[in-house]
Amino acid sequence: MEEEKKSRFKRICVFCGSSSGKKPSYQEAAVELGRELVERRIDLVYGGGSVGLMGLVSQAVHDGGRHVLGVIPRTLMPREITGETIGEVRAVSDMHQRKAEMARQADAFIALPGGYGTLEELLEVITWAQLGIHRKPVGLLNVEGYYNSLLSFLDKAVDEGFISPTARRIIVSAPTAKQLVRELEEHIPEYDEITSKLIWEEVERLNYMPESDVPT
Ligand SMILES: CC(C)=CCNc1ncnc2c1ncn2[C@@H]1O[C@H](COP(=O)(O)O)[C@@H](O)[C@H]1O
Repeated sequence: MEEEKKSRFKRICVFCGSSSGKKPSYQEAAVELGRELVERRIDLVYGGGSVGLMGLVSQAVHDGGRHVLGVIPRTLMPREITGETIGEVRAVSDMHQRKAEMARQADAFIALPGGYGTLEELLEVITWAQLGIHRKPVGLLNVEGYYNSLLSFLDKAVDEGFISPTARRIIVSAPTAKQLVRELEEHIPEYDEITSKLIWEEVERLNYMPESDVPT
């Protein structure tokens, strides 16, 4: 039997498609990520529900015996919208609260393939990292190059002077769940001097705590 791996993360937030995508590799990657979290004894926080890749990753973590926390706005709660929920479900009043709560609960973030919702969630936690609101690693699971064009765009934004090289390095990307989680475990976030001096009072207003007890 393979020795159980330890992790510096207690709980990871996964952003992913509410659709399953056309290629089986997207669905396989969601299940593989769920199993990797289980192997490392990491719990899951996600957007709740069982539609698309959200359902596959949450089911895999739940089946492996780890805790699953779904954070879902009340409006999306009816079963015909979101599907059957598993694990612990936390109802919140709106999409903003959902993102703040998911971020508060997690020690790191991973985005699987997805659409507008996934991109929005991913870009928000990257923006928050850039502004020093949190110091939690952000990973992109680039399944079969799904995110290549996004990564090229970000490189262009660096070349054109809109994203700093330091901020570009906020995203850790890898083609498999195993590689990605390993890289996130080893990742040491960088900060520029200005952001580390900012005090985010509105962070508290949003009930979002920047501090994590994860050792870096
Ligand atoms: C009305 C409707 C289309 C509902 C589909 N059912 C959904 N149930 C729960 N969360 C969702 C749903 N659709 C989008 N989301 C949110 O948007 C993200 C995925 O959006 P997308 O499929 O990448 O763009 C998820 O992480 C989740 O936070």
